[in-house]
Amino acid sequence: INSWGYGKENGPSVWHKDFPVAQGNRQSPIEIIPKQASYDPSLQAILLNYDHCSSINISNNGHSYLKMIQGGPLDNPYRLKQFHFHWGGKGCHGSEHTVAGRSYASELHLVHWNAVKYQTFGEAAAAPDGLTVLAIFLETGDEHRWLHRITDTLYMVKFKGSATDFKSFNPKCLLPSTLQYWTYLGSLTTPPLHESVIWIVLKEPITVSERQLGKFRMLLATGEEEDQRMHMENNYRTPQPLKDREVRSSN
Ligand SMILES: NS(=O)(=O)c1ccc(C(=O)NCc2c(F)c(F)c(F)c(F)c2F)cc1
Ligand SMILES: [Zn+2]
Repeated sequence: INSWGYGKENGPSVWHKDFPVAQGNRQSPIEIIPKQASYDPSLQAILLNYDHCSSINISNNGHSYLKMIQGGPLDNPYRLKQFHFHWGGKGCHGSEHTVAGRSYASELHLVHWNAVKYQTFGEAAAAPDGLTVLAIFLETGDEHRWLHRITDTLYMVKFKGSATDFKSFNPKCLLPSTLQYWTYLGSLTTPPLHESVIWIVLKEPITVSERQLGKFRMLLATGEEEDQRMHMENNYRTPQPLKDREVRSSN
């Protein structure tokens, strides 16, 4: 069978043939309408214990620290597994979530799994509270001072030709200044589209330059993650029906 992708023959409009959950009740992404999100005072702040930007590599005595997210809507700490981007061919289309009809040039997903409750990522990926993805919008503007850290890393890895090992990079450099967010229950945005993701979408985008984004596209478009079979294609799934879900806001 031809594997899924973003082309005419194997793109989002036909994913439901192999993955019927594509038409399920908690699919992602969605269009976020800020005025319709309900402020929930019980939502705590997001806590990320990634390292700070300046640490070249986060390992200490040869072991890299675990990178965890906790707080917010989460009952347990979740462990970072990988991160990846979605982007469009050009201009300001490329994000998966949209905000009141507006889309961004790209969207960064930091994928975490509930290693307290589940033994493996695969098991968590099939459980309703198994994963949490922190989504960060990228808009184009001034150069991002740290993004070169990723593209430099990618150059190295591209050169080595091995599976992209992001463990030596801490994504703290890519966070905006505030961690205000929307949260809702959703799914993976690529097949198998498991409805296992607690989404945390940051309100504040980060800014990268057009040139940086172009470099990204060139570098990542060919980078296939062997172990995650991630399709870092220059494309994105469009917003899915909200159905009977609410979007909560941290502020
Ligand atoms: N765009 S996103 O919603 O943030 C997203 C995040 C992770 C994955 C992923 O890990 N896929 C491969 C993959 C699975 F989809 C599994 F269900 C599983 F069990 C795996 F082990 C696995 F690597 C897909 C989409
Ligand atoms: Zn993604």
